[in-house]
Amino acid sequence: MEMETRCDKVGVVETTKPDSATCQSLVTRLAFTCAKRLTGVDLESSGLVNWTEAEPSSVGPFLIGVAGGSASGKTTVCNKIMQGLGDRRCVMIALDWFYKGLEDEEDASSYNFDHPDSLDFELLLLCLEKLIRGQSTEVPCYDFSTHKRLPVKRLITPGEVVIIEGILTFYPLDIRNMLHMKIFVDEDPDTCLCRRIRRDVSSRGRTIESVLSQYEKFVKPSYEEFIAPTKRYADIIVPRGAENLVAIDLVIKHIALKLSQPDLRRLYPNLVIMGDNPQIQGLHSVFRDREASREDFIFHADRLIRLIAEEGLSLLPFQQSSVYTPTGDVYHGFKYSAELASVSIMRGGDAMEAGLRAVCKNICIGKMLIAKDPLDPSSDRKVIYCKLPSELSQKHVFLLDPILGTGKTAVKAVEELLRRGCIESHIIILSLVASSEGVRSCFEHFPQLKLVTSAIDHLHVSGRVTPGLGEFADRYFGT
Ligand SMILES: Nc1ncnc2c1ncn2[C@@H]1O[C@H](COP(=O)(O)OP(=O)(O)O)[C@@H](O)[C@H]1O
Ligand SMILES: Nc1ccn([C@@H]2O[C@H](COP(=O)(O)O)[C@@H](O)[C@H]2O)c(=O)n1
Ligand SMILES: [Mg+2]
Repeated sequence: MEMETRCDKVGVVETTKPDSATCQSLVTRLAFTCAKRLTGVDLESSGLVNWTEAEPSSVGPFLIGVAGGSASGKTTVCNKIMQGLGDRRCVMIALDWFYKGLEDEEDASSYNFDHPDSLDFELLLLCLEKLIRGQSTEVPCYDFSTHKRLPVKRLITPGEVVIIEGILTFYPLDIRNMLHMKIFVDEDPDTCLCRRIRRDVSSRGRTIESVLSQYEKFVKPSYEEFIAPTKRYADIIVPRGAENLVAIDLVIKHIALKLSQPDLRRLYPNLVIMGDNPQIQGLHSVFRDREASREDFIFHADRLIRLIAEEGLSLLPFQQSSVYTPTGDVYHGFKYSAELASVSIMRGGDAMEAGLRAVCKNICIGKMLIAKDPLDPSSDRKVIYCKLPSELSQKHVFLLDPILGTGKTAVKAVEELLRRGCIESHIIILSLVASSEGVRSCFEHFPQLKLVTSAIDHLHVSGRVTPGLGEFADRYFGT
């Protein structure tokens, strides 16, 4: 009888082209040296091998979570996704490897392996954090026939895509929040049970009777209590598991698209960066120039703010609308279906108001002043002044913050908006320039808000955005 030890079944998919981290590893260096000794050919300088030592991805891997009932087809679906990603470096982690396992005195027939407490989520989190940082990690190996961890570990090297699959993948909030895509495999329970009986008898050392009694006592009730409720967190629900080739194809195409985006948009779907064209870069070239006159600065900043505001407007909900044209024909189009308001984070946000009003004539604009205690520069930011439009819970809100640096001010402003009834997904931050650190901070605190910017800069250790454009409000108001 073949016993299943999950470590041997599921692991790292090695691709033909190593990623940069692997390329830089000592092992590869050793391989180059050996090859040179054996063949006399220096592969590194020969051009025969064109692995570039590119910087490791600054945005980290694309994290996919796959959940669903036992034997619904999660592992099979994941294998198909990995196959479809071809030579992308893809790593699969099974939640099953993280079972805590039984102590000698514990009896498997009275242990609930479908309860969240049976899994070591803390260890899983540590392993994922390492992979996110681009480091290798060791994972446990689990033996389903003895219900124990094996005394060996498996080394998982980082990948561009990391897939975590298991019945309770969406259960812990901290893991759920890390995922960039959540897939729930939804299969008919009878089909799952039939598959589970076959699999557990043939490869997990079980009898039909033990599978059935475990199913009745633990598997089914725990599915209903802990697993099924997590279906609502899924971005995609895949019925018929691995047979659903259309769904799998769509998932593969989405991942491929995300991997082709070499920036933060891969991780944060609600981030809009508009700077990829010469028109916008042309505007930046004027107002970022320290020699620009105040008149030029204002003119070009206002032009850019209008474009950013238009982009923000395109994120609002629309509804169908028809009008009669002067020819008496009907034109079927759209109109906004949301009420809009705006809030400026003083003082920089004030300087965005003229540009915003040029595209949203009568928009109601509130104000917020957020600052640290001047006597204690290490203190947290506080809301010093706040005057907001009424009925925020009914409105979509543009939050104006021209330069998003650390993101702390914007985060505080969003906290205040939420406290005043605003809905997270209805907040759209408009920024001329945002630092990658500020973007991460905003989305880590509030994954559902939207952020439109025309460029991504970096945060200097001094806390200033670089290359930046100086003090926006001072340059705009001439102060
Ligand atoms: N579409 C399918 N048709 C037939 N058998 C399947 C299908 N999907 C999965 N299986 C089989 O069912 C069993 C459970 O599938 P698996 O992918 O391991 O489920 P899970 O990871 O959700 O527990 C395995 O033996 C697998 O080969
Ligand atoms: N010692 C164990 C550990 C887990 N199980 C069952 O495995 C199921 C999860 O694995 P899938 O591949 O089916 O998702 C889960 O339902 C546990 O009941 C076990 O039987 N013995
Ligand atoms: Mg599985």
